Amino acid sequence: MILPVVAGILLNGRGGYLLAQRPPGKIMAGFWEFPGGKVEAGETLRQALDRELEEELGIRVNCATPWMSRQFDYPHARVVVSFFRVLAWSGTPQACEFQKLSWFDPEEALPEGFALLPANLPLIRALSLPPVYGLTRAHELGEEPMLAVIDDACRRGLRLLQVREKFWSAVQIACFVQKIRQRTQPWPLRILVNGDPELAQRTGADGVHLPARLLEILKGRPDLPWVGASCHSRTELEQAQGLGVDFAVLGPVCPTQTHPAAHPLGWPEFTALRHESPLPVYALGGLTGLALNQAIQQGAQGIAVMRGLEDWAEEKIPSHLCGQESV
Ligand SMILES: Nc1nc2c([nH]c(=O)n2[C@H]2C[C@H](O)[C@@H](COP(=O)(O)OP(=O)(O)OP(=O)(O)O)O2)c(=O)[nH]1
Repeated sequence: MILPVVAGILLNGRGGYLLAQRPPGKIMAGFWEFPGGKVEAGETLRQALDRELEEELGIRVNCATPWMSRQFDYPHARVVVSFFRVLAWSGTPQACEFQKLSWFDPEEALPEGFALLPANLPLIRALSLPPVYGLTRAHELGEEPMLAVIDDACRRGLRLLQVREKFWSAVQIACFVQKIRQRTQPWPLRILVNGDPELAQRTGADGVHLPARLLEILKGRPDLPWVGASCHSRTELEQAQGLGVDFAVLGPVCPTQTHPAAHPLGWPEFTALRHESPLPVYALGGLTGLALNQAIQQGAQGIAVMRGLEDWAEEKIPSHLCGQESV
């Protein structure tokens, strides 16, 4: 039997997330978790979330979006935990069940030996992934105009970039990565290079973005700090998961100039596939900043944008996405 559980990740306006320590007397007492608990008979996941967060924290959830779900076998039970990002709530979180509460910064590793419930470990890494993943097209725009677009996007909050210059040599890409680093020095931008892991390593990037064709060829996770993967189907999402990548990009969701012949998935298919995968999934294909809200509502990590990067602006990100401690 699988035990359905919901858990809420409260995100505050400063980018922090809340963890609670399971109190004495509960199974796995002392372990830290996201506030939540078992879904009761007849409840929807969202009803269960609202009830659990009211019981445990004394807050009313005003805005929550589904995120990932993970199945995990504990000695006491097989659970499937549906995680929600809680973006707005009423009241101040309190320890209503004598649990310890603490806010953490997603950019900082948890302390050595920190006892987090094991099903939750991949989520901590996913929490440091931003809502927008930019893709370059310097081969079309030219290097200098592309650098200007990246610079501008960084000013408006871009923190993750894929250098997708498929016809360039390793030397050219390495040079471009270096120029991006110089130009975006004030911001903590992570740069992934599209291609094979060896190429990414040679360019000094922070990671590799694997094209779909490599997913069935590779035997294990490339040895780089960050690994993303392009997926277009359930099979590719499963292959990406098998390799242990950090996140997937799934698309095209809408018609796109980059792949005019590709059949778009549409939002319903995107949502169904994303729901089955335990990975953080970005929506890709014909999207602009305006689609970000919709993507987040569908449980996506965010959106991946190429042409949309030029017109993407932070003011288009709905404010609750950054989290709010509401009244
Ligand atoms: N609440 C919560 N449970 C989690 C998380 N991750 C995870 O693997 N779990 C597991 C641990 C437990 O086996 C199960 C939740 O059961 P629970 O005992 O906390 O449920 P509950 O709050 O309804 O507790 P109770 O009233 O039945 O004692 O889900 C998480 O982040 N939050």
